[in-house]
Amino acid sequence: MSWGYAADNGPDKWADNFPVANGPRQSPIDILPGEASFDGALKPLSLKYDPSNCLEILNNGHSFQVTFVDDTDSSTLKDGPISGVYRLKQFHFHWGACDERGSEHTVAGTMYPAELHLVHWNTKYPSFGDAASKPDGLAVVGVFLKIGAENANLQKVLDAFSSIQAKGKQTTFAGFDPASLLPGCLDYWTYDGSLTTPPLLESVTWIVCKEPISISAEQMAKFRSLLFSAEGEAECCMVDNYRPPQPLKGRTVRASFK
Ligand SMILES: COc1ccc(C[C@@]2(O)NC(=S)NC2=O)c(OC)c1
Ligand SMILES: [Zn+2]
Repeated sequence: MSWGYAADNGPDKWADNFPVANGPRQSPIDILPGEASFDGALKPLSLKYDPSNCLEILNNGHSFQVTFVDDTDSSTLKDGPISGVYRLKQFHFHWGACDERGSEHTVAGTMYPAELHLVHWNTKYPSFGDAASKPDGLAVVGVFLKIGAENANLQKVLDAFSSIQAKGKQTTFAGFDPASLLPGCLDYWTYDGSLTTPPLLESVTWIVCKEPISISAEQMAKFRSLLFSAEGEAECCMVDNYRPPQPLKGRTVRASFK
């Protein structure tokens, strides 16, 4: 049986097939603002995205993701805690069955209803797949979602859900600007971590934004209309697709702000 988020194949079982699940730099973590070290040497994030790189939206059975053309440096992340140029590959989300849970990172134990991950790979490596196995291979920008005003930018993504309700469905998705999903303030925490699903590779420089973006309760409910299951299978709502916080194991979390 393959991994998932159910009792019999969920996060507590992942170590059976992926022993790195108990490794020294696993994600997500509970971020304790009072214990984060302000680092004045951390630069502001430099995020430059080209909406024409946006390619398609797909339900991969664990989340939905929007993928980007990444054969040039037209959609990139630079500065912040990283050196060199990282290219945007995809973004996806994690969310809960109710508004009280759903994010992967937590802030002093607070869970948000959802969390956005913008995945970038280090262009010192020839490809995303190659970078994904290197300790400095990936940089993921995490953005919390909180219930509030309707998010018109996010609505463009939600409007595509009817075409990708079941696992394996995908459709073209063009001209979307992922920068429209970033909060106004780009203060962040950063630490060395991992992918949050199998293969749980310890290749991610995490950049978690302090400021959440808003989503309405109705929009949040729409996330829960997606399915883990494929067409023809017993329907299983795509909810609670988050890994809980993992041990810090001595890592330092730095803050870009005081
Ligand atoms: C083999 O390469 C992979 C595999 C899975 C993911 C997805 C994920 O596990 N990683 C984060 S971050 N959130 C997730 O759900 C990935 O994203 C960078 C890269
Ligand atoms: Zn993720």
